[in-house]
Amino acid sequence: MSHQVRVKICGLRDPATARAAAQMGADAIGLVFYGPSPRNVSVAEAQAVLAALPPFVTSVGLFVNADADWLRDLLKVLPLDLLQFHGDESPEYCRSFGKPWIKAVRVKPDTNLIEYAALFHDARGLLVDAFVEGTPGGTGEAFDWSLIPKDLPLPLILSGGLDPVNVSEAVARIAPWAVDVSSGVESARGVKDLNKVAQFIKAARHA
Ligand SMILES: O=C(O)c1ccccc1N[C@@H]1O[C@H](COP(=O)(O)O)[C@@H](O)[C@H]1O
Repeated sequence: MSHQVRVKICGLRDPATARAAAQMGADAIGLVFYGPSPRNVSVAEAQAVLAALPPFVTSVGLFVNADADWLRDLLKVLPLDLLQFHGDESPEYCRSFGKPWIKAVRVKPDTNLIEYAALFHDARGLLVDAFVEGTPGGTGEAFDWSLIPKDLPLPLILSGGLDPVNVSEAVARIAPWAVDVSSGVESARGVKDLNKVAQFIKAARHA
């Protein structure tokens, strides 16, 4: 039996938008802790977002090569459900926080995703994103989905340049466990458009 694809809306920054995305059916929301990102949140902003979420919505913290001590301190004051590592983190680093985590891989033509899945075998899932030189993610760029093997031994989270128009084809072709979107549901960089969020969730679920 096929599952219903899960939808994560990433880069939320305020409680009202996060709650609205959850009410529209988002399964997970992402909080970006990466200074150079237009979606970066402070600890106080993240706490406000978490406090506004209805139950059974997964809160995901996104990190790019974050300092381990800083992250441990953050987790003492922010009850994130899941950690998303979007940089060059090692498996040892990822598992050292005692929290469920997923690992992002930025896919190039020669990337061996089966090897990544073996290396990060205790991740809850492998997130695949486009490789764009000089930017760790959130670029709005898609990549060649034929580079994704069919027999990946971890739940696959598809991301990179998804939007309300292409997500149904992506779900139909790849059958990922979940899809993750940031740029494709924005009106400007870092500003979520709730109409696009609603369209994205509907299109992902009716693929
Ligand atoms: O969203 C960001 O600003 C970001 C910054 C650094 C690393 C990852 C980031 N976002 C993640 O990137 C992918 C693809 O995003 P997009 O839909 O192509 O904009 C997604 O997993 C975001 O969570």
